[in-house]
Amino acid sequence: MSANLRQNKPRLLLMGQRRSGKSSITSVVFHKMPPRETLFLESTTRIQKDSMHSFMDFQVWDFPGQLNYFDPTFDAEEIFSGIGALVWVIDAQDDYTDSVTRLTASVANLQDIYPNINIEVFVHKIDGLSDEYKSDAFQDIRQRIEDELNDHGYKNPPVSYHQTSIYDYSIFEAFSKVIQKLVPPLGTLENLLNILVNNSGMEKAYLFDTMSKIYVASDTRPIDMEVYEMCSDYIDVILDISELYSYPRSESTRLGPQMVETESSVTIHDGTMIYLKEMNKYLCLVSVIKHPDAKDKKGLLDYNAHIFQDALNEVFARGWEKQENSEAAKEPAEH
Ligand SMILES: Nc1nc2c(ncn2[C@@H]2O[C@H](COP(=O)(O)OP(=O)(O)OP(=O)(O)O)[C@@H](O)[C@H]2O)c(=O)[nH]1
Repeated sequence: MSANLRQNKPRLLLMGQRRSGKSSITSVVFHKMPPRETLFLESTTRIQKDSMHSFMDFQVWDFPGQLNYFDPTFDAEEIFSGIGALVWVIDAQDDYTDSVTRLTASVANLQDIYPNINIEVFVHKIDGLSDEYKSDAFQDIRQRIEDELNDHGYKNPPVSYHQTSIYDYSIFEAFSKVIQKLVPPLGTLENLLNILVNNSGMEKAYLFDTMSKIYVASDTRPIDMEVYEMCSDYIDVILDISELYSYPRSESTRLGPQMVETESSVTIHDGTMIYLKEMNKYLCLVSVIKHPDAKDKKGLLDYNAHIFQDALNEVFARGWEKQENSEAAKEPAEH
């Protein structure tokens, strides 16, 4: 097996019928393409592989819609072994019968050989549908997939469903959920965020991957889309300003003396405060505080965010230390 295909990075495979929206999803989420420009994307003819370098390195493979990867001419082992998740994109504005049939056949094949693969179904392009039709289509697709899998004899296969569109936040929200299943210390991060929100009077706190705006973790309170959108928009504002005035970032923030990191807050018309603090080169904490006295408690917020930052860096430090140790092991020690 080719060495460069076997890199130790979780892989996300994007599959589905032609024109279902796979390339548009990767372009919008990972390459910041404005959604309208996807109208000019050409059909994919070869597997497109993107490597994402962030708090966690991973690869996204975009597959041409027309091919059947379980055909013996393809090396299924090469494609499916070691993947993090299979994302199946279904165009909800089109006839989805064939897509559902292909998906269930693929799930059935995978369940036999790689039973632990997460399968994530994106019921996509929901922007063009009325609210009523949207939920009917979603339920119908879900029911059909479950029925067909039951007929194949698969009880409770690991399939999750998301409603998505590149024209709103839903695609980022769905990708966040997919990535979170691949983040090893997710439970620890959620606990740390719970402690932070409880001690700081926050409504909700998110740990975002700054460049992609995928959130890596949030506290365990229910998600309010309005709050999520505010946080996500605020990152755009900060990124735009940083592009003009920022300085190069080091790989990670070390324990000990603080680096000078981006930190910003804004209070909007109804007194709600949005607070952002850079945690390291890749991650930022964004939270919303709906309390009239929030701006008077800024010192407390800063202090608690620093404590959270230290804890976060300890969680991730193991990975960085391991990397440094292995590099140090290659160099002779000096005395
Ligand atoms: N309305 C709407 N259109 C979308 C959405 N996502 C993608 N599209 C459109 O769908 C069309 C096909 O998108 P592609 O990303 O090229 O589809 P693909 O699945 O990569 O297609 P192949 O490369 O042929 O497999 C484009 O015109 C996109 O603008 C969405 O969320 N809503």
